[in-house]
Amino acid sequence: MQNHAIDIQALRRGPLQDEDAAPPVTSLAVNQLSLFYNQDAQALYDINLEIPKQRVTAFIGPSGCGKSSLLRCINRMNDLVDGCRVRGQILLDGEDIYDRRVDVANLRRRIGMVFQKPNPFPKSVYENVAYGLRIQGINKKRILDEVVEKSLRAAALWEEVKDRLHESALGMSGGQQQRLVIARTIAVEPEVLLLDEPASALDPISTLKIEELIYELKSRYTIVIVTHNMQQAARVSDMTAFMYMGKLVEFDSTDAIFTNPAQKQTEDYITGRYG
Ligand SMILES: Nc1ncnc2c1ncn2[C@@H]1O[C@H](COP(=O)(O)OP(=O)(O)OP(=O)(O)O)[C@@H](O)[C@H]1O
Repeated sequence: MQNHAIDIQALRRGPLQDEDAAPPVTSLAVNQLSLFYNQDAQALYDINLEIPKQRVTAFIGPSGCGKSSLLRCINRMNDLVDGCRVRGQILLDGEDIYDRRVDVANLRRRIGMVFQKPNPFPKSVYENVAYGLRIQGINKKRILDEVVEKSLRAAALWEEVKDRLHESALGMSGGQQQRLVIARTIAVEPEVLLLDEPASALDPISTLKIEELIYELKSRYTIVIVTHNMQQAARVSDMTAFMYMGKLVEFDSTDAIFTNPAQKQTEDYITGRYG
């Protein structure tokens, strides 16, 4: 295909995955998922996709196509919206997350979420990261110290904040706050990280740091990212789902989506013809 808006080879950091890397294992299986915000307003139509473990999957598509709605289904955030109804299934490691017996608080610990606008608590850096453990009744200083340091290191923030752990998180830059929120999310050892436009409120340097962090974190987590930014999807993701008007148009490796899409709608979108 000619005339791409995006030169994927120039954007990618390296091969999609090591030649000898193990084949991907499914983390989340979305089966025939539909979502209704009220009786008539259907936002998602029969979505089917398999999200692999230890890979980054991006949801792309024009505004209003349902990317965030689909992301929010994955940790049942839509349960909090009045009148919202979901039909179909999402399996996490083979278990239906919509099963009546599922403990939703525990599910949201296993499937952490980071939003567009950094939302640290008005507490110290340390207490932000320790928060999820304290909720679980873990208050031993030695354990908390260890988890706080480990999580801040994993979020590539330790060096910047190790001397001000007990200062307010609200005094940090937006990019630092977003990495702190990621540290807070990974402190409780989730299996999946959902990122809803995590860098769209940040400057280019902070955005780059978040993208590098995503790249580092994928060896340990299943990562799903919603992004408006196609270059970002091409840079950070292994798999890309293109959505349009509540439907999944195409789901494939990011290389295939950006260099050889099967659907005309996908091609039109990635070449900038609409959206
Ligand atoms: N809480 C809600 N109540 C009612 N309708 C909603 C709600 N949230 C989203 N919608 C509708 O669902 C559809 C999909 O919205 P959604 O935010 O999931 O799309 P999106 O692709 O993430 O859009 P954007 O890129 O603009 O964030 C839209 O028509 C939107 O108006």
